[in-house]
Amino acid sequence: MPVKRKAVDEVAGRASKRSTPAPSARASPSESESDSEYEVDEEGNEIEFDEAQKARARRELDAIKRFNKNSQFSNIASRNVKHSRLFGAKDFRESKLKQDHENRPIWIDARVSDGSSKGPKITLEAFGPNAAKATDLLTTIAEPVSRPAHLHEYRFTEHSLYAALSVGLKGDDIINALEKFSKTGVPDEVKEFIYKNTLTYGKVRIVLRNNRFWVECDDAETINKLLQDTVIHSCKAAGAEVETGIVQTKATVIQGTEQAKGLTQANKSEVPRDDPTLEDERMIAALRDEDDDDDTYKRTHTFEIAPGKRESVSAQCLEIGLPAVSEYDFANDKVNAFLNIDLKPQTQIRPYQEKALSKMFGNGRGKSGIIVLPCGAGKTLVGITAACHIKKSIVVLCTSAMSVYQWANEFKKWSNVKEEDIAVFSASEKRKFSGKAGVLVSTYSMMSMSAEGQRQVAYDTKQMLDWVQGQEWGLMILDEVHVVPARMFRKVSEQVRAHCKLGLTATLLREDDKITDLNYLIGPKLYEANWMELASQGHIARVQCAEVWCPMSMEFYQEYQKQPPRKQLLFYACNPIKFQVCQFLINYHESHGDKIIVFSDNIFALELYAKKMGKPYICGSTSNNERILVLENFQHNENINTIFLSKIGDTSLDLPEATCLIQISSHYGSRRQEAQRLGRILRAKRRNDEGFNAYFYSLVSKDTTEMAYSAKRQAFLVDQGYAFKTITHLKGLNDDPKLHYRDARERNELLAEVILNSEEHSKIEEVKGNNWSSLSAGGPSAGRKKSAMTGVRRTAGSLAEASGGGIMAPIYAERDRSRKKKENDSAFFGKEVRRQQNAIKKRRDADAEAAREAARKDTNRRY
Ligand SMILES: Nc1ncnc2c1ncn2[C@@H]1O[C@H](COP(=O)(O)OP(=O)(O)OP(=O)(O)O)[C@@H](O)[C@H]1O
Repeated sequence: MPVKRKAVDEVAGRASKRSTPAPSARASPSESESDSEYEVDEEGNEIEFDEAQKARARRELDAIKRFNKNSQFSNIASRNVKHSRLFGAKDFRESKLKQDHENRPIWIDARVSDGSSKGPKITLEAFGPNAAKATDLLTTIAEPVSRPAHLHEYRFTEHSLYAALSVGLKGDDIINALEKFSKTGVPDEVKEFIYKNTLTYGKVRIVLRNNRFWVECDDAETINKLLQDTVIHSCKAAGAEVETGIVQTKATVIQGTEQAKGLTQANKSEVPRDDPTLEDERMIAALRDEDDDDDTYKRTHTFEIAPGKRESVSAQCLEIGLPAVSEYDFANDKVNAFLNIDLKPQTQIRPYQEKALSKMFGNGRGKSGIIVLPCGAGKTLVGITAACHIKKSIVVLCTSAMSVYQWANEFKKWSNVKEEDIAVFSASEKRKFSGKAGVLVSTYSMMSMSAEGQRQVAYDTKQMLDWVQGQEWGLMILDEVHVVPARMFRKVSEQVRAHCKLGLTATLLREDDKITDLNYLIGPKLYEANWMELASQGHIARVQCAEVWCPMSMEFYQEYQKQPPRKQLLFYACNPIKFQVCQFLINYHESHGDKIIVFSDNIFALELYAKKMGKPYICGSTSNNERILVLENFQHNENINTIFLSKIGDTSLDLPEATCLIQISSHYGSRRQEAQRLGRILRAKRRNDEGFNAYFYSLVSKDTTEMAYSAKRQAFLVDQGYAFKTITHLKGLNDDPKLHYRDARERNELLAEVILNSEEHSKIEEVKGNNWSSLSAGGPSAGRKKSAMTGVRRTAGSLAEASGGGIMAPIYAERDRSRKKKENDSAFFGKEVRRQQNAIKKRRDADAEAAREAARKDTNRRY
C-alpha cells in the first residue's frame, strides 16, 4: 500500500522526504510547485500522480497560498520582519531560497549584532547533505556557539576570521565558500563584515626570529604606510632598511600523524568527501591543511624593530587600524638552543588533535592561542606534540603540584625526552635541566612568586625564579587556562619570556566575564572540538544525561520554607526522597555492572548518604592513605562499586572504571563544575563496547531553588549537544522495601538532624589539603610514591573563585608540610596540649549528642 507524501506539505512548512527546511523556511511557490506532484511507496520509490490527484494537490496548494496571503505570518514577512525582530531570532521567510537549497546546509543571519554579542550568526543543518564539509568550513572561519544534535549555531568574530586567514584563506575565499553552502546567499552586511575584518587582520605581522622582532607585510604598500607613521618609524632598529624576501608559508607536518609517518593520503581516516557537486577543492584543501604547492613560498617585506619597542609598534599598529599579529618563526630560530624531542614512534595523535595543532602551526610558524578539547580527550598529548614541533625550551604551567608530576610523566610516556632534560619547580622539588634546552614543569603559583610579591620567597625558590627568568622559552603551555586571572598571568609573563603560548582547557567559561581577558593575554581560541563528534568516534564516552526531580517529603518542605536562603541548602540536599532516588539508582546501576561515583559538595549530606548506605567516601579531610585505599578498591574490588566524593574529585580524577555519576549536591549554578563532573565518566574504559552508554544523573529537590541552579548548570553541556531528560517519576521507587526513610519516624529523625545542623553545615566544602596524586594516570600506586615525595599541602582560594565566580579559581599556596610537623613535634607542651584538646573535643561531642537527642524528641512530638 503506497504512502502518500505530497510536497504541498513542504509549502505548508511541514517535513517532507526530500528536504528538511528550517522550521520557519518556506520555499518559493514556483520551486514547490515543480516538486509537488509525487508520492512514495513503502520502499521510498517515487510514483507519479494521476491527473485527479494532481488537480487535488493544486487545489490544496492554492488554499494554502490563500491562507498564507491573509495570515498574520505573511503580513510579518511582507512588513520586512519589522516585528519578528522583536522575537530575537532571525525570520528567514522573507529570504529567497536558492533553487537547490536542499543541498545547501547553512542559513546566514544578516544581522551583524544581536545586542548581546557581535558578529553575524550562522545556523547549520547538521543532518543535511554537505553538512560535514560545511562543518569543516565553519570550524575554520567561525566560533561554535551551540552544537546540539541537529542544528548548530556559529558566529563570526574578528578572531575567528583571523584564524581563517592564518590557514591561507582570504576574504573572497570565505565568501565564495559560504555562498556555496548557503541556502539563501550571503547577505551584503555579512560580506561587509568579512571584508572589514579580513582586509586589515593579519596584514601586519610581528615575527620573532632569533630573539629579534621584525615587522612583516605581504605588500610593499602596507609596509610603506607603516613607515610613514612617525611613531612606528621611530621604533625601527637603527640602520634597518626594508628587506624584501621569500618566506616559507607551507604548514609543516605535525608529528604523530599518519602523514608524518609517511602513509599515503588515500589511507587517511578523514571526514568522507561525499559530495561531487561542490568543486572548490582548493578551499577544501586549505581547510584540511593539505599540500598546496602554489602557496609554499611567498614574498614578504620586513624591517627590524629596535630592542624594547615591540609593544609600542603593536599599540601604534592598532591605533592606525592595522592590528599586528604575533608569530614565532621557530623553524628559523638559530639563536635559541635546540631541544632534542620527538614523539615516540608508536605515538599516534588523533585526527582532532592534529586539526587543533594545524591551527596553531598553520603557516609553519607558531601562533599563540587556546585549544579547547573535552575532558579526557587528550589535551596533554596536544601540548606535548606542540613541544615536539617547536623543539626549543618548553615551560608547562599547571594548577597543582600533582599535575606537575603528571605532566612530567606524560612527557616521558609520549616523547623521547631524556629524564635529565625535564626540570620540575614545585614547593617540594626544584630541579633544573642539565642541558641548554629542556622542559620545565611548574605551577602558576610558583611562577608568580615574584621578588616584589607579598610572600617572602625562600632562597632556593628565588634561585629557581632567577634561572627561569634568565632563559628564553620557545613555548609556554598553560594547562587549565580558564582559571588564570589577568593579574596572575601578567606576573607569569614577567617571569617567563616565552615566544609562543598555548592555552589548554575543556571549558572556556567562567561565571564572571574574565574569560575574554584570555583573548588578549594569550591569543584567540584556535580550535574547539565537537563533544558529540568525539563521542560518536569513540574518543570519549557517550553519555545519557538526566535530571531527576525528587519531591520534598511534606515535613521537610514545611521546614525548608521557614528557613533563610543560606540554610535551605541542607534541606534540599538531605531531602529523604532524594536519598531514596539516589539509593534506587545505585542499586539499579550496580546490578547492571556499573561503577558509580556520587558527588556531593555538601559534606554533611555526603557523610549522611555514604554512612547510611555503607559506602566509602572521600572528602578534603580524608587522609591520603585512605583515599588511595578507597580508589584502589573502587578500581579493582568487585564488591566496591560505588564511592562518594566531595568536590575535590571534580577535576584531575582519572578513573576509567566509572560509568555512572550521580550528583546530589553541587556548586549552585556553576556550568563549569557540571562539565568537569561529566568529564569524570567521559574516559570510561568500556566506551567502545557495542551500545555502551555512561550515565549522568543530577538529583534535584522539586520546587526548591536547586531547580533554577540546575537549569543554569546544564547550559554549557546543552550547547555541546547533550540532551538532559527530565525524570519526574522512577518506576518502582515507591514499592522498593529496601529503601531507607520509608517510615515517618526515620524521616523525622533525619529532619531533626538537619535542623540542628543547618546553621553550621549548610555550606559546600572548602577544599583544603587536596592531594590527588593518587588519581594520576599512573594509578594509585604511582600516586602513593608521588605524595610521599612531594609532601605538599594546597589551600584553595574562595569557593566562588573555584567555580569561576571570583577572580581566581584555585590559587594554590603550597608549603612544606614536614616543616609544620616538626614545629608541632618540638612544642614543649605538645603532649599536654593534645590531652587538653582531646578532653575538649569529647565534651563537645557529648553536648552535641544531647542537643541532637532533644531536637529528635521535639520533631517527633511536632510531626
Ligand atoms: N592520541 C592518543 N592516543 C592514545 N591515547 C590517547 C591519545 N590522546 C589521549 N590519549 C589518552 O586519553 C586519556 C586522557 O588524556 P588526558 O589526560 O590528556 O586528557 P585531558 O583532556 O587532559 O583530560 P582532563 O581535562 O580531564 O584533564 C589519557 O589516558 C591519554 O593517554
